[in-house]
Amino acid sequence: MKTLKESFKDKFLVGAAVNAETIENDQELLKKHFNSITAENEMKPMHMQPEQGNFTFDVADKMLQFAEDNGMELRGHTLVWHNQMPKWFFEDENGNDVSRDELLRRMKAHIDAVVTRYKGRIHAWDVVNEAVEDRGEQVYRQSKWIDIIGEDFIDYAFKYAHEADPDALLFYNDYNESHPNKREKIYQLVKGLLDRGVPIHGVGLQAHWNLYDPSYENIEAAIKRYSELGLQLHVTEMDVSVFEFGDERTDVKEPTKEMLHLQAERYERFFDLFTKYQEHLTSVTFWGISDAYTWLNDFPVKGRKNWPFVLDEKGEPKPAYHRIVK
Ligand SMILES: Oc1ccccc1CN[C@@H]1C=C[C@@H](O)[C@H](O)[C@H]1O
Repeated sequence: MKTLKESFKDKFLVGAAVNAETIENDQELLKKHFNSITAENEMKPMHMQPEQGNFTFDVADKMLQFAEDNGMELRGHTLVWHNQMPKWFFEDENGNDVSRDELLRRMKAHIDAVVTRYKGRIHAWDVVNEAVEDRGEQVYRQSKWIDIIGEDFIDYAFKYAHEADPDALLFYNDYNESHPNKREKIYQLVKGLLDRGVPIHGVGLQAHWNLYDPSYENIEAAIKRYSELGLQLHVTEMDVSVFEFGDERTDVKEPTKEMLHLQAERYERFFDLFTKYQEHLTSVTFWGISDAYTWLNDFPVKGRKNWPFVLDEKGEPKPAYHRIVK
């Protein structure tokens, strides 16, 4: 039976999110199925620079070394985000907001240190994550970044990353990317960056999907819309939850046959779409390796298990695997 990376080797990279535990314990499974990895948390600002000037690169170094030793790419995730930021980043010594110039200086110092360290080795970065507001007509999500710097914090993040590594592919990354309203706002944001000559090379579609949403039509419309920008597309954080968003039930202790069947149907259609648009879509990363661990075990319902991948808790193929590996 073909492995995941073998099945798509002439189409797009197949990646998995890893963490400090799985990079140690799941090496055989990673080497078998994947040719790209992403740090689930360990390359976010909170983990890379927990205190000002104190950079902790050891886990990221280990992940990159594993990737290089095994012929894998590593996607850098992420440089500028409103979440998992260390508190000090936005505050002066009195706990007040720093100035625009000081926050730009701190943003540049962080990006310079991190991107320069891995220059020529990390070929794609999620430079800015989730800057678009989900609801209504407002384009930009409220955050300390936009409050203190303004909407052009995004422009600066990409410019600083490009200066640090001119050869790295720079991505804007977001979720709910296939919902028509948010799709249009992401499109406008990225088009604006391009129109201003900001160095951006790709759009990351997180693809945190489920058995019921988004529709195939909306996914295809999003892939087509983003493709109009002439940029690379990466699916960056794929998982297919067995629960609809907002379903807070806690009685399901293992996936039902119906769930697994529907999940297999959905995965087959998703990968058929990815294959159809492979000239634009160059990488598909799962936000984990197997059902043994997923961030969805605690989100959005604390303590509830989920089974979102094509490999089961033992790392063995699920019905969905057999529908995408042909
Ligand atoms: O699906 C969502 C729903 C609400 C908020 C954020 C997200 C997705 N947000 C992602 C998920 C997990 C984190 O590890 C990633 O870094 C982040 O990009």
